Formats: sequence, structure tokens, C-alpha cells
Amino acid sequence: MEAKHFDTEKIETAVRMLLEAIGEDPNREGLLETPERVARAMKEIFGGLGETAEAHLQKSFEHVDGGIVVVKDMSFYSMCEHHLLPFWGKAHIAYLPNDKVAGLSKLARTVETYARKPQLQERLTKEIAEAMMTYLGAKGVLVVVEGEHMCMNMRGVQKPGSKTVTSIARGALAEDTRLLDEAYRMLDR
Ligand SMILES: Nc1nc2c(ncn2[C@@H]2O[C@H](COP(=O)(O)OP(=O)(O)OP(=O)(O)O)[C@@H](O)[C@H]2O)c(=O)[nH]1
Ligand SMILES: [Zn+2]
Repeated sequence: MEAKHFDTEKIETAVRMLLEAIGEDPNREGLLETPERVARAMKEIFGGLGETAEAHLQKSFEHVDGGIVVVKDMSFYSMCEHHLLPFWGKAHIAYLPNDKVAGLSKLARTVETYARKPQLQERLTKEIAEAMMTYLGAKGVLVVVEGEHMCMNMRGVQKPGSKTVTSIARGALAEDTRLLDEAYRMLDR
């Protein structure tokens, strides 16, 4: 996954300026190729910007009258939009199919799409849930995301190991507590 609109030259200039601004010498040997490397890394890390999971979730299979499907422990890496520092963790999806199920890997691709941009954990959780409803046409969905934020670990409040857990239920899983309980049970939570 790669960012579509991406100004490599601008990133390289910005990284050189940043290095200068912190009192580094961007021309010393070890830093000479750094602006180019950072631009390459950013292209990957922010590759979900402007993307949706439509293409992944529209490739689905007929499956009428199925029960709740769970894919859990999908690892993700994202960047907090406040500090541009990583947050990472696991995403879990439980959904009740309508007449179609998605390929299992497409759920992980959905997580990846919405993680790879400047994000908030709450918005990541919501965007995954809404994609499952809109593009797959699920009857209901529960998304739980567990994340650890580098901006809380290595700076500021300095609380390494703290976990943020966010969840969003939509459709039948938001309306029917019996279904929601079953989904949480399947997630072992
Ligand atoms: N709700 C939410 N907050 C986040 C997320 N990522 C980072 N933050 C928080 O964003 C807030 C930004 O607060 P500010 O006071 O503007 O920035 P700051 O002075 O750097 O804050 P400190 O981290 O407390 O030093 C901090 O409390 C972060 O912990 C996220 O995904 N969701
Ligand atoms: Zn942050």
C-alpha cells in the first residue's frame, strides 16, 4: 500500500530542515541519505491516506444465514495525529454477515488501510466498523482496538505499558445485547 499523492522532494527538504532545526548537521555522513530514507518510510507508513477499504470488502462470497464471524489479534501500526509518533496494537472484528462474508485477509487489509495515516485510535476503530457496514453490508459489527501509544511511553506522561482500549458496535450488535454479549464472548473479553 503506497500513498498516492506524495511529494517526496518536499519531505526530503522538510527532514533536512528538521535536522538543522534540532542542531544536527544534515551533511554529515550518517545523515546524508536520511531524508530519502524517511521519505520512503513515510510513503509506506501513510499509505492509507485517502484510501477506503471498499475494494477489499467488495470482494465477498455468498453465505446466507451464517452466525457471527470473528477475526481477532490483527496487529497494526499507526501514527498518532497529535505527535506523529507511533501507536500500535491489536484490532479485533466480530461481525454478523448479511448474505455475504468477506475473505478473512480482507478484514486485516481493512485494519491496515485505516491505520496507515495520521490517526486517533477512536477514529481508527470507527472507520473499521463503518467500512464493514458500508462496503461489506454486514448486519452488525463490533470492533475492539487495543493500542499502546509511543507519545505516552517515551515522552510527556511517560507511562510505558499503558493500554488504550476502544470499541464500537454498529447495526444488530449495537441494538441487540444478546448478540453483543455473544460477540464479546467470542472475542474472549
Ligand atoms: N483520545 C486520544 N488521544 C490521543 C491519541 N493519541 C494521542 N492522544 C493524546 O492527545 C493529547 C494531546 O494533548 P495536548 O495537551 O494537546 O498535547 P501535549 O502537551 O503533548 O500532551 P501530553 O502528552 O499530556 O504531554 C494527549 O493527551 C495524548 O495522550 C488517540 O489516539 N486518542
Ligand atoms: Zn500522541
